[in-house]
Amino acid sequence: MAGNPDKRVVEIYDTTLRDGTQAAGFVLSVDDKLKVAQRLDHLGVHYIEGGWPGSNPRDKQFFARAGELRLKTAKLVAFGSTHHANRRPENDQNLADLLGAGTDVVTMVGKTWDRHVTIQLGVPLERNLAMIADSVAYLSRHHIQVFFDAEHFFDGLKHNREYTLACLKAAAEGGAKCLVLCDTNGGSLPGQVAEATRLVRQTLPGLAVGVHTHNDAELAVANSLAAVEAGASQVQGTINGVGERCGNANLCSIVAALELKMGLRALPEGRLPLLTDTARFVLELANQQPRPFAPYVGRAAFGHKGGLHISAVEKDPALYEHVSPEAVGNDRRYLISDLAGKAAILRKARDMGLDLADNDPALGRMLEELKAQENKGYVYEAAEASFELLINRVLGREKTYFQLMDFRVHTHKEANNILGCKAPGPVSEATVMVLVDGRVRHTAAVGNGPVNALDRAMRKALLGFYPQLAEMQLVDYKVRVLSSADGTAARVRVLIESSDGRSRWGTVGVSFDVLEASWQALSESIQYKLQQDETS
Ligand SMILES: CC(=O)SCCNC(=O)CCNC(=O)[C@H](O)C(C)(C)COP(=O)(O)OP(=O)(O)OC[C@H]1O[C@@H](n2cnc3c(N)ncnc32)[C@H](O)[C@@H]1OP(=O)(O)O
Ligand SMILES: CC(=O)C(=O)O
Repeated sequence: MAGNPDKRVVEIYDTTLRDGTQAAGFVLSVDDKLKVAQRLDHLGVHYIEGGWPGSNPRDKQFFARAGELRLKTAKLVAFGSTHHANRRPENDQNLADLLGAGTDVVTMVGKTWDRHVTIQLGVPLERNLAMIADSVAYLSRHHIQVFFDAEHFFDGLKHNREYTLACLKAAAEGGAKCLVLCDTNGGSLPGQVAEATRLVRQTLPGLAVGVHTHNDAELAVANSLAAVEAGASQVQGTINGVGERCGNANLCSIVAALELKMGLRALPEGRLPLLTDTARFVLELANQQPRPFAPYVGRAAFGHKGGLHISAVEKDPALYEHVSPEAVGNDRRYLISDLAGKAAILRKARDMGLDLADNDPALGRMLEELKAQENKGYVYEAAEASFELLINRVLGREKTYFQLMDFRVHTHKEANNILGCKAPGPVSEATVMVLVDGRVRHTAAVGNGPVNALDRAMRKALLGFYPQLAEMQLVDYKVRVLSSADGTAARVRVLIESSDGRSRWGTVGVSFDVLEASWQALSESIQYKLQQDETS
């Protein structure tokens, strides 16, 4: 790897494709796995654990197709367990499948907690030691580099220290090249992990030590970093921390901490800014919701909302950011709300291209209007387009593209199966009357529900004047009841997101009537689009 040769290198071992797929709801096809492997290689991890070839046809196919990858940085690894207690290495199908995977590196998991040997394997402790040594030796004889995943290492050490260390020695005697200490149940604490890592380094000097932690006590990242501080040279984990139960150690946080806080080298020079894109790519491929609050790579990780924070970050980002968003490929965002102050408004206005002085009196009026609107239930955090329109209103720069004269919406549903007749589902119809340039347009449309009907009737009315509205789509629509104690008389907030294929924007409406709230958000969305097209 390029870069400063003096920096200590920590090997990054990614198991998203194996332990990651042990997470609830995280499923990847063979094609998905190949795509993720490609991205991981591009990010620059050292090892990619592709799966357990002895487990299922999908993982076997992945290794069969791995040649398509042409990896530039990473080495592909196959994963499996020690041979079955009733067999020998030569006639164990799992070991045969590991050889069949054709990788230069194999990670072999073996029991190192006596309780597991007795209860789960149901064999004498000595037999497990032989299974470990013989399995590792068998693969090593086939010129495979073997990493030994010492399952339940930290729990084993607590209960029967001699035996757990004997398991590591058996792996070392078999020829293992790295002893990976696993916090399989995820319950260890950083101090315990550090102490145990030091113990292994003293007991088996000269052998590389790795760490593989789970997040059941929310400590997987801290435990991994503690092991590195105590001398571990390999960290296993997954992108976004997906994995069995509460997940694995999150490599996104680990890689960033190693590089930005510990002065160590985890990725090739210049690759750290690929982190955010990689994290989002993996979630998207697995059809998972992104976690906004994920450290380093989440959308909120560098999103500032408090007025005092925004004011300070404008002067010096380090005042409220522990690292710079650019370092990990993320963006800084300012969220507009009733917690904002003048600095936040000024920043937003300048982003809109407005030339306002720091002490412009309009800033106070904008802030007052913002706080009054939020008090009525409007939120501008996810409705930045509505906030831009608010700024324009306060400055008297608002342009009227159309005026509503009237809208009516009705939904019609007939009873089903009366006298054997099958009635159609509910049908919604909207009529809209708008005034544009002194001309009245009166249109009607049916829709998939009343809001859709209203949206369609409105566009139909306006398209003749503004053909560019044809490229605009409503991409998200959310309704929230604001005062549930009032039952059906409660006020509602509608947030909509629109897109024209080039950009996305959010608008908001609030009313006791869901259609009126929807109208406000829809009309602001159209207003914003027309204004943007005119000024760009
Ligand atoms: C800590 C970890 O995350 S390790 C990885 C865990 N991942 C997975 O389990 C996913 C992939 N697993 C699988 O596809 C299947 O479980 C297989 C193919 C590995 C095994 O399937 P099966 O043979 O049907 O067994 P099953 O799933 O019930 O597992 C229990 C068997 O594995 C044996 N076993 C468990 N751990 C080990 C080990 N480290 N070494 C040898 N044998 C082991 C048990 O003794 C038991 O054998 P028995 O059925 O003869 O009593
Ligand atoms: C090997 C592994 O996945 C574990 O011990 O958690």
